[in-house]
Amino acid sequence: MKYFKQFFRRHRGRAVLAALLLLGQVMGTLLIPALIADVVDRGILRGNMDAILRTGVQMLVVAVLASAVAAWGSWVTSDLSALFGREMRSKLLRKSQELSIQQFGAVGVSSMITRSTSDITNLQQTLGMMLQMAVPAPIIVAASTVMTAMVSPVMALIQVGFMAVLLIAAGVVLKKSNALSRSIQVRLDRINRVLREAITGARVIRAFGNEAYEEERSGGAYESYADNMIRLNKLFAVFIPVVWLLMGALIAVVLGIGGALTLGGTMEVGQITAVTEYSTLTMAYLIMAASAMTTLPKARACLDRLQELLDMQSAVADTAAVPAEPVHTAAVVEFDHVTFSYPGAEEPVLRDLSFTMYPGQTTAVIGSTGSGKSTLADLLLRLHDVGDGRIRLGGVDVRQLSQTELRGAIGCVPQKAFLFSGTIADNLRMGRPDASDGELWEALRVAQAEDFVRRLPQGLGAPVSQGGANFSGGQRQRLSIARALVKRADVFLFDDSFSALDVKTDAALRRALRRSVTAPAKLIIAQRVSTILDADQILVLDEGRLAGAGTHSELLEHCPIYRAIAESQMNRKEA
Ligand SMILES: Nc1ncnc2c1ncn2[C@@H]1O[C@H](COP(=O)(O)OP(=O)(O)OP(=O)(O)O)[C@@H](O)[C@H]1O
Repeated sequence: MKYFKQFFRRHRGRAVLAALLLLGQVMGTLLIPALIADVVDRGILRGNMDAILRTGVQMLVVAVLASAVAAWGSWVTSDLSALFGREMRSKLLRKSQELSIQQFGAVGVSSMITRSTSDITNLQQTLGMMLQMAVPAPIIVAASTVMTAMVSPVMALIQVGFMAVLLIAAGVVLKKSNALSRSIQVRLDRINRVLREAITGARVIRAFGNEAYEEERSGGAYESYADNMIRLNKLFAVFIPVVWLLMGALIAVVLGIGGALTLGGTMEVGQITAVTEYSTLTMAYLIMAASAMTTLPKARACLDRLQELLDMQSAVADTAAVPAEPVHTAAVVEFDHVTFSYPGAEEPVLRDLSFTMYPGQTTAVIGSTGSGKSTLADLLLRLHDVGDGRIRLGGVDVRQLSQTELRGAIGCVPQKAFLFSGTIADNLRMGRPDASDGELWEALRVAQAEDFVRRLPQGLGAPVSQGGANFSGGQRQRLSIARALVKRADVFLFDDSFSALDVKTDAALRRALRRSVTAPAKLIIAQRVSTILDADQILVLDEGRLAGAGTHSELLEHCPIYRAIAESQMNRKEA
């Protein structure tokens, strides 16, 4: 609930206005039955035309004012609930950027999407319904009961009796629907997950002829969601007619007893009309409140899921401590006896790893698959924190730098080249929004992407579809390299970024990099020896340990693992 409290505290002015408008609407609603009683008893029954006209005009004014206030109130409450949705979505997006990669993975992309869409939409709708339907209900019910009691205490008691039955029935339904609502949101997560996989993996599914299995899997997810929804709807299918039955019965009782009291001379006809109106109002508002309340269990489940995410403390947080004194060094990056294990893993992925990178130098990392190369890159970006040892950037422990400062100094080309929907220029300017067109073309030239971008009719303005799906794997990689180069960085990190390039383009790109990117340090993670032949130092990783370090020729001579990798690639070429 704290997010609701914080929201209303922040938007106190609008909340007070909404409350005042609701009060105005309630007062208007309550005045009408009293005026009806007046027009019947003093006007119609006594044949007093003046009274009929006067009260009629009063009724018209009250009705018009109450409707105008109700419309304004509706607008303010809808605005408030839309604002709540927008703020929650921004909070969630910010949190998803703060969480460590592992925490993000634990929540899951599908659940993240359900939370930002369906969960927040549910909360938004519930907030709107509660403000418009549930909040006025207690005032209307209390005032109607008091007004009825003033006319006839017996009638008021009957009303209270019916209300009690309605509230008990609503309580039972709410309790039962609580658990169901929770499980419905979890099932929605599952549908999202299955659908996402079926859509993003459509090519693989078709290639393996797996359509039938996927259909069965998604069918299962839909069925289990539908089962729970049907059970929930059955509950309301019983509840709603019960409510109407109670309403009808109350009016019948009011008319019956009211008729008897009128015949006995203790009640006037107009008063029966007023009591009937108050009873109808009471029950109608209780029904509206109950239907708003029926959305509460689902909203509660949604709120819990959002709160769970928003309250998560990022495993990689900026430190509040005073930055430690930097070590004076010419090195750009230093790995100092770094050891790292993934949570729950028995063995460290990287052990006692030390190396230094200097400005203008190229450091390459090679090793078998799973040897820890990408983990090393993630540690430099501080996507995880080291277990033992330390990593320094410009002599400062990366944990003492803000994440923005740290990542601002690194131009990164991730293993999976991902582009965002928009234009080529939008993508290239991600790291430096003020880069000129000339600088974008220069980055494209170094990344060997200039030719194909120039051939596109819209050039830098050419559209990029989601994930960069309208470009080939090699084109995506080159655009993602250009995107990193546009950024002014102290270190460039290429995580297996040349693998989709043919050998000729790979060589041309490295030549251009050597010539044009001279000051920053470069860290190249590679699979192919040919990619790293001319690196200033090559690190050979073997099961997370440094098995060798040196230039290509030094390693060929002294490092059996490197020699084996080089020979296996040479043999493959000759074969
Ligand atoms: N998020 C994770 N949680 C747990 N273990 C992980 C995680 N990411 C990687 N690993 C494990 O850490 C080890 C090293 O993975 P890493 O991705 O760093 O290897 P790599 O050398 O880059 O491999 P490749 O060349 O195939 O990309 C692997 O055994 C992998 O299973």
